Amino acid sequence: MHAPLPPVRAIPVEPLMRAERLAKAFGGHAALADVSFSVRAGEVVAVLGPSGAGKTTLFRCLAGLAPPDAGSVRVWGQDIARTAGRDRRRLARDVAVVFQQFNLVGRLTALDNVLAGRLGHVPAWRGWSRRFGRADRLLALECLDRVGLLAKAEQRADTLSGGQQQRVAIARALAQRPRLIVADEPVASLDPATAAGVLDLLRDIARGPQGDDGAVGVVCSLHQVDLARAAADRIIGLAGGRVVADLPTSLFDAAAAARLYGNS
Ligand SMILES: Nc1ncnc2c1ncn2[C@@H]1O[C@H](COP(=O)(O)OP(=O)(O)OP(=O)(O)O)[C@@H](O)[C@H]1O
Repeated sequence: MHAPLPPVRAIPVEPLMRAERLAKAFGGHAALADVSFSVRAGEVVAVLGPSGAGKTTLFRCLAGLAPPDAGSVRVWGQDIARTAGRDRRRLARDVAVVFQQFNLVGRLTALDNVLAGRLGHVPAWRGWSRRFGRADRLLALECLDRVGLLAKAEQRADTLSGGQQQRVAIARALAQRPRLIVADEPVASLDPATAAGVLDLLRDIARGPQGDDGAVGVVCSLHQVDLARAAADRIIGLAGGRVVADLPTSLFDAAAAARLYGNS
């Protein structure tokens, strides 16, 4: 008799997000050239690369904050640079962005910051007047609980530690009920232990279930190989604006890291 196989986590075959032949240049200098890769629901993809590799430029394109000069970013088949109106608003809800510097409103409470994640789901007047309904407030509290900060709901964001602020930012992202979380260097401002905790949280979120429709894909840029190894299912190596490695984390060994950072 064979021993039972260990459970395998099912990752869908169809990508949730696909970047296809992305290119972007600044004043004749190519920051991104021919960048293609995909992220599936339930997957954490880490983008690593030396300074100036094009990571921030790539994340701005993935988040729809800057249009690529060529190529496309498709979320569930829809090109985020070429949608408008209702489709654009739906994509803005589907893709949540987490920034290195958290981008919270310091004078507002943690709860009010998380409620900002509901802005794409409520009529504009509710957003302007910050009059969120009971269901939105409950969801925001649930999201704060999910990141371990329910007890801080009424505390001003600027009185929280860096790690706590990034957790609030992740709770705000979750309140969007996104399908994809795009995080540009989400732990670069945090100490190593706090950074590992935040990445564990992002990995748990990708493992889902989250939202109404199951697992979420996470793509994040990181500076430390060991953090990427601990948190990611797959590692993309970016150098000189090009993808030079796209490997399951188990295959991203010391030699791959040395090649990426130009040490061999
Ligand atoms: N707005 C801009 N104007 C001109 N050049 C830019 C602009 N943004 C990025 N670049 C250039 O594009 C290249 C890639 O920059 P980018 O910030 O994307 O790299 P990065 O991998 O995020 O670097 P780091 O890890 O140091 O943050 C660099 O040569 C940079 O100088």
